[in-house]
Amino acid sequence: MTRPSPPHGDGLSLRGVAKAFGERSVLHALDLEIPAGQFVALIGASGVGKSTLLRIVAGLEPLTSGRVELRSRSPAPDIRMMFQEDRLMPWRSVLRNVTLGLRGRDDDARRLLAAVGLAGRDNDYPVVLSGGQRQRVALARALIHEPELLLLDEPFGALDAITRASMQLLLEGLLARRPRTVLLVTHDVEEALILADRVLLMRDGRVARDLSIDRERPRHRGDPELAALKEELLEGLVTAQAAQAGA
Ligand SMILES: Nc1ncnc2c1ncn2[C@@H]1O[C@H](COP(=O)(O)OP(=O)(O)OP(=O)(O)O)[C@@H](O)[C@H]1O
Repeated sequence: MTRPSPPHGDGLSLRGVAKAFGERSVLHALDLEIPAGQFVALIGASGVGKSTLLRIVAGLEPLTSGRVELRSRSPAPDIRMMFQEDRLMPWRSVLRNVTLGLRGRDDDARRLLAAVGLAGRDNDYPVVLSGGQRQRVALARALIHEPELLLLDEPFGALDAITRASMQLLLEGLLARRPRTVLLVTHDVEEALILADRVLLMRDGRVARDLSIDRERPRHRGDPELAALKEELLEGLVTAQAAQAGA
């Protein structure tokens, strides 16, 4: 399965992005070009600044210096973020969580709920859903806005391995039909290699490795080339984690 062209979504450009929390400098003059439609995975030791970077791109965190630019064809580009926790509103039904802030989009919401495997669950409340089902609702809630840029912060991190694999398949299928620019933070190197066009390893507040993953989709976990890349990235992560711990 290859992605259809031309790519959808918007390109993202980061120039000299730096961020400090008080005395603690987290990101150091980070430069990054992400072309429209590219799926980028961000990995790195705990505390290296992955979530901070995503929050900066989302406009949730101010920069200390530098520039973030979304090169958009739309006058009001939409950026959506998805987190490890679903952040659903427990007092709203599944359908009303997806249509939050929108009017007259019930049919679109139902179509999306069907696409994420939740047909017929519109009137259920989040409390009766499993963790994986709740993340499916969260994904539908993000996608209904047709975001130019999708920011995913460990979205499947709290799920068991089987549910996580099925969510990865689901995301891959949805993006094959409608490609978008995606920035995914993950601790799961395999997830990065299965999903992304490009994997960035962050270290010391910068991008230390920038790997293009030129493998056909769907990808297979047993692919020896991916297994070799996994080894290489895990080694890089362990070194980075040790450096981070000593920082
Ligand atoms: N609001 C804040 N105030 C002060 N320090 C912060 C704040 N947010 C993050 N930090 C610090 O910035 C650094 C990077 O945090 P961030 O959450 O971006 O790391 P991360 O790479 O996403 O980590 P993890 O993989 O553990 O989620 C950490 O040292 C963290 O303590």
